[in-house]
Amino acid sequence: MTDLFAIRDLSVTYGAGAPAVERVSFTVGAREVVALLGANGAGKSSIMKALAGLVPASGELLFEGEPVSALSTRQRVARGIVYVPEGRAIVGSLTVRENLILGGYQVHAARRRERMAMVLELFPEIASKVERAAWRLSGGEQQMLAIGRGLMAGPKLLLLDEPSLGLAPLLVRRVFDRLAGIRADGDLAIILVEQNLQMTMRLADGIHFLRSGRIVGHRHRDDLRTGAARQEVIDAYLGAASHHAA
Ligand SMILES: Nc1ncnc2c1ncn2[C@@H]1O[C@H](COP(=O)(O)OP(=O)(O)OP(=O)(O)O)[C@@H](O)[C@H]1O
Repeated sequence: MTDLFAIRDLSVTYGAGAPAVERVSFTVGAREVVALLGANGAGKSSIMKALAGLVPASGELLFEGEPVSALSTRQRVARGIVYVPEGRAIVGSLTVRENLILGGYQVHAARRRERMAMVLELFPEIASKVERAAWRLSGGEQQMLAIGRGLMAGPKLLLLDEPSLGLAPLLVRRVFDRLAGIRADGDLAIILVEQNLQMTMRLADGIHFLRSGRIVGHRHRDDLRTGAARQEVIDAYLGAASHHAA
């Protein structure tokens, strides 16, 4: 698999304290789904924000073979690196349609219309509510809107930060079914931070385990078939015994 994104020695330090992310390296292939798993505070969101250009970071980031660390968030979006933040960050007072338009603000109007049609086809739950204020959507619909807004930019890589957060199990399943659909159809890679283990294991090709800002292990999807391997994942998830996965 060719590398779409190569992340080398990524570090994030807030203020004078210990680094929140320390020399993290991994790659994402075209159409690959890579998950980051670790306990609270392990540095998952900091990695995502650093990749999106939202927090200062050191290290080398090569996207389609070209360095992007010096680019602004906006320039990275234009290259195809699009972040869907934890907590959705949709604009509640704007309508569904207006939120989607915001996501495609860098895109030519004709392209934007095409993408809007694609997003609404993908998420029929919100298609029937395009003129409704976003705050009036259910949690699952808001998450679909957040993902849809990300897709409006025409990403090559979607950085998805906890899409299941605050959702009832049925809605989580629906959101992940849609993600699986996007994955099957499109030319899109995903870096996924997710607390829902079952869904992560369904969608991800590979999982990196994080602990105190470092990658301490990696598993490929095919390695997750045995009960023992799944137990390692669960241990890493709980922040315990992650050395098994190293
Ligand atoms: N803006 C910030 N300023 C200072 N420290 C921060 C900031 N954001 C995160 N941190 C610290 O960096 C470390 C990693 O946090 P981060 O949010 O990346 O972890 P996480 O794995 O995403 O956690 P969670 O699962 O709880 O969202 C933590 O110690 C956190 O307190």
